[in-house]
Amino acid sequence: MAVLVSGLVVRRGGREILHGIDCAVPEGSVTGLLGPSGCGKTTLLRSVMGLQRLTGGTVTVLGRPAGHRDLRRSIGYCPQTPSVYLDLTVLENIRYFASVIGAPPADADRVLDTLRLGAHRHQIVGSLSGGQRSRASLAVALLGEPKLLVLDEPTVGLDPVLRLELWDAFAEIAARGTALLVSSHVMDEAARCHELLLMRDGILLAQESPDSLRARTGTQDLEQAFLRVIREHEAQNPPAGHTTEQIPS
Ligand SMILES: Nc1ncnc2c1ncn2[C@@H]1O[C@H](COP(=O)(O)OP(=O)(O)OP(=O)(O)O)[C@@H](O)[C@H]1O
Repeated sequence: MAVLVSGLVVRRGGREILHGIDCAVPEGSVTGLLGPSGCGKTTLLRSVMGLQRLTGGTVTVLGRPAGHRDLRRSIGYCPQTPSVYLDLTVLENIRYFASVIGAPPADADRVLDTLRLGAHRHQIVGSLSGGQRSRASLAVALLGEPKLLVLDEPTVGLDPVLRLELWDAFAEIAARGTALLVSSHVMDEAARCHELLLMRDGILLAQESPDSLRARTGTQDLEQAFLRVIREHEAQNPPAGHTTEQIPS
């Protein structure tokens, strides 16, 4: 397993955000982290990256504790806010980050190609569209062919064609052996994943493949399947002192 999370509890701002998460991210596949806004996806990804103080539990990444300095060159991370220099061109950014992690110079062309950014290589990042800027950030995360790629909502703000292209690129990257952990709140992207982590309110409701989720919930529609998993969970764990929230069928 590329990532193993066990009993993860995280508090932020005096509030418990993750309530004891157990999950795993297999190598050479795309694992989708799905759940509504505010359910704790970014907090879980930050924990995998070693950027989050853990209140309890463990996070093991490529056999080492999350955040270990040996992991720096083996993991690519793309946070929600593009993390590239606005006053440099796309190529200058890529060359700079390639030198920081010791990636070979030829890697620049590979990542520009993967993200269809060749035509913009000499454009200042500050003048790119939002979607292009996200892709520039993603290109940096792909440098050095990391063993694990952690991507926080990478397709937000992208048009449907680019979204499809990006998911094709994720499949290609996984086929070369990289583990991808990709968060999204768009259920139609779930179908492109090999494995799904379904989250709600800081709890992991399920980890399984899209096919297994469809079979178990008796629906082909993954959005409906997710709603059925939520209903099932709520039926088994009614909130103390509250009536069960009505989830539309
Ligand atoms: N620094 C912080 N201090 C206190 N609470 C925080 C902090 N950062 C996030 N939170 C809270 O933690 C919860 C989970 O946030 P998180 O960003 O992990 O969710 P998310 O699922 O990634 O949401 P989104 O899809 O909107 O990005 C939210 O209720 C949020 O308000």
